[in-house]
Amino acid sequence: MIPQSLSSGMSGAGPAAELQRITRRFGHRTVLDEISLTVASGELFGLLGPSGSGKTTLVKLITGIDKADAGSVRMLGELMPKLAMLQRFGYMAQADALYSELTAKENLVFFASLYGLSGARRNDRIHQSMEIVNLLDHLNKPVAAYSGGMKRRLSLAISLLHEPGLLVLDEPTVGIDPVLRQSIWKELTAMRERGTTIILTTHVMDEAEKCDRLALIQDGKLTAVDTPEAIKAKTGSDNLEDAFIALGGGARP
Ligand SMILES: Nc1ncnc2c1ncn2[C@@H]1O[C@H](COP(=O)(O)OP(=O)(O)OP(=O)(O)O)[C@@H](O)[C@H]1O
Repeated sequence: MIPQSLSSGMSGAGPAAELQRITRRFGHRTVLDEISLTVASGELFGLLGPSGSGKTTLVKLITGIDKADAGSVRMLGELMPKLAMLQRFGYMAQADALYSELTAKENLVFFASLYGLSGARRNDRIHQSMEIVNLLDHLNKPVAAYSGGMKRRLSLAISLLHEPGLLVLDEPTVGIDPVLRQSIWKELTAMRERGTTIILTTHVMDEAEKCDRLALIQDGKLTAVDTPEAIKAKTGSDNLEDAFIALGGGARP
């Protein structure tokens, strides 16, 4: 379990993320078109959209990994990108950023040092994070010997290391088997209950249902931002998949 302190610093705070008229172009192509969005502190917020709709690009702008061509992004009140913010959120990218020739533990020690963790606290956090993703038995294995799903879980453990009050997860459960997926979701829900803000992208409808609010993205535009229930009600749909299509989603997410 993650200690109570995970959510420290978030209570009573302003929005976790605020995007104002974000536009991102690659060459002549506008991938995100004037997106405005506010994620409240403590929300479990889902970004849902078909492949190529711009979810990862949006996540990269929120975390300051990429910079918008127009508009502004604030995270925890700070204008992004800002290097000092790195220690204040946990980020799990879609492509695992791991050193495959090192063991999982060596990877964790490396990232822990980036987050300023050392000594007993570092060791405790490594243990707790790896316990959550059920990889404790594989701590000393080289990452090169990990399966794709194990690498995803290790990436998730890394994002949890410094007990951030804000987690940004790009498709956290892709390639993870259903049993473990369920236990990871249980943990994410528990974190949210303790006040952690979680922003995640997903293709999976039952995961989207678990979010407090969803932003639906299609072709770089937001087609809806609301609770799953309200999105279904608005479109007269029984399920999110139908709602998504009713809102103009050509391809299924
Ligand atoms: N660095 C880049 N240079 C050029 N085009 C890019 C770049 N990054 C993303 N794109 C394009 O921007 C569009 C949105 O990509 P993005 O990865 O954000 O989509 P996505 O919704 O996350 O897709 P998926 O669900 O498949 O991960 C795609 O058409 C992609 O090819």
